[in-house]
Amino acid sequence: MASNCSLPFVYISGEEVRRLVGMAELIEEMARGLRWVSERDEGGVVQPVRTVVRVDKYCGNLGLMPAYSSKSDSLGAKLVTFYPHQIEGVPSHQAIVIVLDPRTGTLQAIVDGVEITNMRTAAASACAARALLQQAPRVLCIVGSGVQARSHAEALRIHHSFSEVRIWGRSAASAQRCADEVRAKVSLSLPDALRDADVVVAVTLATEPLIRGEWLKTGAVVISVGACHSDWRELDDDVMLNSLVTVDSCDAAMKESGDIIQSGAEIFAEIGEVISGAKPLPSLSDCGKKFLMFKSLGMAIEDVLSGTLIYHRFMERQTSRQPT
Ligand SMILES: NC(=O)C1=CN([C@@H]2O[C@H](COP(=O)(O)OP(=O)(O)OC[C@H]3O[C@@H](n4cnc5c(N)ncnc54)[C@H](O)[C@@H]3O)[C@@H](O)[C@H]2O)C=CC1
Ligand SMILES: O=C(O)C1=NCCCC1
Repeated sequence: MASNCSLPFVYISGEEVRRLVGMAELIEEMARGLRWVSERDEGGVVQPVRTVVRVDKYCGNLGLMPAYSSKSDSLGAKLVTFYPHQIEGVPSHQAIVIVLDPRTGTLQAIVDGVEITNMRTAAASACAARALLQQAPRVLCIVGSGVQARSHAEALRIHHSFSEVRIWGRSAASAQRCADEVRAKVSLSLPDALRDADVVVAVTLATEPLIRGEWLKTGAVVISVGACHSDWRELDDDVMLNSLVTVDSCDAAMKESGDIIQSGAEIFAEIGEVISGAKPLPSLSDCGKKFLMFKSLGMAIEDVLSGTLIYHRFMERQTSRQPT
């Protein structure tokens, strides 16, 4: 059992997470999770809205995210810290995911949660983009140049072949590094980056509106991943009020999304309802909107399904390596 064979549980590092699971399969796992969440009791997901402990002295936050899925028989929790005022060399988001045996409650694994968070968030966004896009997209614009920018560039290319991927970041140097890594172009001005983009991914730590509706193309699909706090904004009211809004969880959105709460935008559906077909998308002209939006807050079930899949893969590999 790796290096910790005396422990009754295993530790799975971020590097191993990457080796054990691919983005494409995680996209399908997230699609199942999003659907189950929106099926309510029938979907068999139990997850309270995240509890956030504020660490005001250091401008930090600790999120507690437990969940159970009866359909995949997965039980566990994520502990995640997010410290928006970044310190050089310290990741703004750090996490662990614990995997428990649902039959006994026994701890089976502690998995690096940073890599899971990066991958599962982008995988959920890719599911949403697939469900919301009405035609093949040409231009992807990623606003932000941190770790989620990188994982989103990977995930969104799995089902769509963009002819152009643009990155905008507050710091031109960091945007350039990110663009080089993900084979994209840097845009130095945000309005230029957004011009004619078919898919816009917002992955910043902004706390004030950054993206304006006037800069977006009619019909754009906006995936908003940042601003996961009732006081924070990433999008202006023009974007919010002119969007057909979908969310990962209505309960979470009404508690945590500053963009939804402060703009008073109405939620059309949970993305799981769109994926399952329970809520078909109306045409934008029929609903009087200009944009389609997915507001992602991040759900515990995404971490627990990912952690469980990774744990099972890890154990299969261990077993196949045992001498017979
Ligand atoms: N919905 C979800 O499931 C999840 C959401 N998130 C959120 O996604 C966002 C991005 O996270 P990471 O990439 O992990 O963070 P990161 O720290 O790696 O990158 C943050 C990026 O935001 C930029 N930024 C910071 N303040 C800004 C401002 N005022 N205006 C414009 N850009 C600004 C930074 O320069 C950097 O490029 C954060 O808001 C984070 O809380 C993170 C994980 C899961
Ligand atoms: O789901 C998560 O994980 C997070 N969501 C919002 C910001 C912190 C991490």
